[in-house]
Amino acid sequence: MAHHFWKATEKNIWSGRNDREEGPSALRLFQIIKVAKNFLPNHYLHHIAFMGFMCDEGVRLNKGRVGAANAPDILRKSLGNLAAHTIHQIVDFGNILFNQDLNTSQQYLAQSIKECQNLELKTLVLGGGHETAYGHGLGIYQSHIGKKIGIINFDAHLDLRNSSTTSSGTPFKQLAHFCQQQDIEFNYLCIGASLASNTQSLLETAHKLNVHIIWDTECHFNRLDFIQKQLHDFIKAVDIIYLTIDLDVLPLSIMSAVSAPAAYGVDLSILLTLAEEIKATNKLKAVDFVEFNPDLDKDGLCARVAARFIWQILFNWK
Ligand SMILES: N=CN[C@@H](CCC(=O)O)C(=O)O
Ligand SMILES: [Mn+2]
Ligand SMILES: [Mn+2]
Repeated sequence: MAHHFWKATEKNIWSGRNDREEGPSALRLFQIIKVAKNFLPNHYLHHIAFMGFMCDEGVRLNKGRVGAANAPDILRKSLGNLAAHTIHQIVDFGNILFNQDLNTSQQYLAQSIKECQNLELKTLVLGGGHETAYGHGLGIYQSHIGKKIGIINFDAHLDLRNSSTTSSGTPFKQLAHFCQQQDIEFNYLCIGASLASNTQSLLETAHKLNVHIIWDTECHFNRLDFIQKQLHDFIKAVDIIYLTIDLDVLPLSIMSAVSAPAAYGVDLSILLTLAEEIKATNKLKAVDFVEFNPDLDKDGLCARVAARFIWQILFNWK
């Protein structure tokens, strides 16, 4: 891959407490992850491919608070010390870089994702702003031709802006446009959207595109049956799931380090319950975590929350 759009992860990024003297079951993620020096997915069949997208140009163009470009290494550092348990076969394929032009960077991400997905590697991308989802999603569509793809977005925002400028507010509009051009179904479920943070114009776009929405105010355990029914109906109708997690879906009390924090938000416990149900269908092939901004993180607390969320996806992901 062109070196001005890609760099390997530095070896010292993955570190943690060494409990090896307690035996082989005392391993942590930093001890099981393989750090690739080159992007060669065919050397890592059956692995989960980890990748960073060091880009917040979309956040800047969306008038947001930049800083998410530096999230991937900070999240790796928070993840490294977490217990490995049964997690194994993860390869870190380094970072796709933003270089002058957002669309070109997204195309590089898409191409890398396509190569991994073609070889049946699952992909886990650390953003970056939510512009990550256009590159990640495009690669998935380009790899799985003829299959029905469902996008599930945990997010306070629909990200369906009708703007001529590509940004962190447009990824699902761009993917819908791609589907239209290819004459394929656009299946999109947004969980945790806030009515107060999405204008009528966005709702109209969502309606036209037949987008399914479960509002933040509906995301409570006393309504779990209602949420699960909609989730299962959505999943039943598709072959492959791409789960994109905008960390601003969490309440700002635990996730303030994002461009647009959510005053209401959805509790981590509900999101993890839903994520487990999605994993249990064996249709989940791709996940990303976006919008984390380390510049806004006091004492690294939000990085810990994000890392726990990522860990929970990795654990027993089949
Ligand atoms: N990635 C999306 N971000 C939100 C930002 C909203 C805000 O700045 O308040 C959006 O475009 O809707
Ligand atoms: Mn978003
Ligand atoms: Mn959001």
